[in-house]
Amino acid sequence: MDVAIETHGLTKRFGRRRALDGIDLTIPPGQVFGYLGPNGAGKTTTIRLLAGLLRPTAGTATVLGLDVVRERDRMQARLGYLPGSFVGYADLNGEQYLRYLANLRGGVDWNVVTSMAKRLDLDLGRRLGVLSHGNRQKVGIVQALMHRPELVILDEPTTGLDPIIQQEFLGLVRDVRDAGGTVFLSSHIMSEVEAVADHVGIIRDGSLVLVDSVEMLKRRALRRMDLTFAGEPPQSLSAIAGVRELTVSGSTAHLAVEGSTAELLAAAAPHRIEQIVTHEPDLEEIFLSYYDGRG
Ligand SMILES: Nc1ncnc2c1ncn2[C@@H]1O[C@H](COP(=O)(O)OP(=O)(O)OP(=O)(O)O)[C@@H](O)[C@H]1O
Repeated sequence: MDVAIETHGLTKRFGRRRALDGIDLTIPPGQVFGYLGPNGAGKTTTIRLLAGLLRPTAGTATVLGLDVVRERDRMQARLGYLPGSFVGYADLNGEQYLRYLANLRGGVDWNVVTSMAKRLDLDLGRRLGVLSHGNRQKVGIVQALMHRPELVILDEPTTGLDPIIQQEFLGLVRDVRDAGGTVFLSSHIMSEVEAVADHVGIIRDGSLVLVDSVEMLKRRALRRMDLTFAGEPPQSLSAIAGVRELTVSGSTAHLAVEGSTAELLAAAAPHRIEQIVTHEPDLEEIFLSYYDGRG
């Protein structure tokens, strides 16, 4: 199988409202794909179409080589899926609920369940109905991953998780990828996607506005630098190719540079530089520009 997810012109209308408008997406296996967009952009609609829970109005989608409409049952059997608002059964405790699902799936290695529960600090003995939103979400994560599916689709998986558990969760996602699996996860938080995803897609108003690797995005992102000189910063810095922003405070020039910083450093070198501070490229700015329509 050389493609984990493939869509052509995938479109969904609800009455007259077009929630998704001709999405073309190809995701090879073995990667973590982050699907980003603001509220109402169409993330959940895409995910529900991919999971076979909605029928497309137009276009096609295949998941693990299976058509999500015609071969839905076979596809779902091989999928791990976490819905956006996971509830489960309120009367069952975590273990009862997960054993019930494990039986439906034809059995799972229970050691996988207990080790994931431990990593996520999840008490399997408590009824789902009395769990906090975050703890219930952990049960949802375990049920999506426990059968070691080759593809996992997760709708805003970190909602309600505290930061330490979020890190553990991102570790579980990396484990899936390291075992050769594929993960498709939606989010509206750039930093968590950046921390785990190989590729990202940004959706706005039902259309994909960008698909790229995190590495390429980082190369294109603005890099912020602070150069502190022995004397006043030279005025010529603002004219150097790639310099997008320049503010001066005392003997420090605060710069935002697009692309390579080599030309800037060469121009600054003849002046006495006392300190150079570079900041990690900030993808947030790129995302925000797509979010609000500037991209
Ligand atoms: N069942 C439905 N009936 C009518 N409109 C719907 C339905 N489901 C989604 N929509 C509309 O489709 C659009 C996309 O919604 P969707 O839930 O896919 O967005 P989202 O990106 O997941 O947003 P959020 O981050 O808020 O969950 C929205 O305008 C939403 O109101």
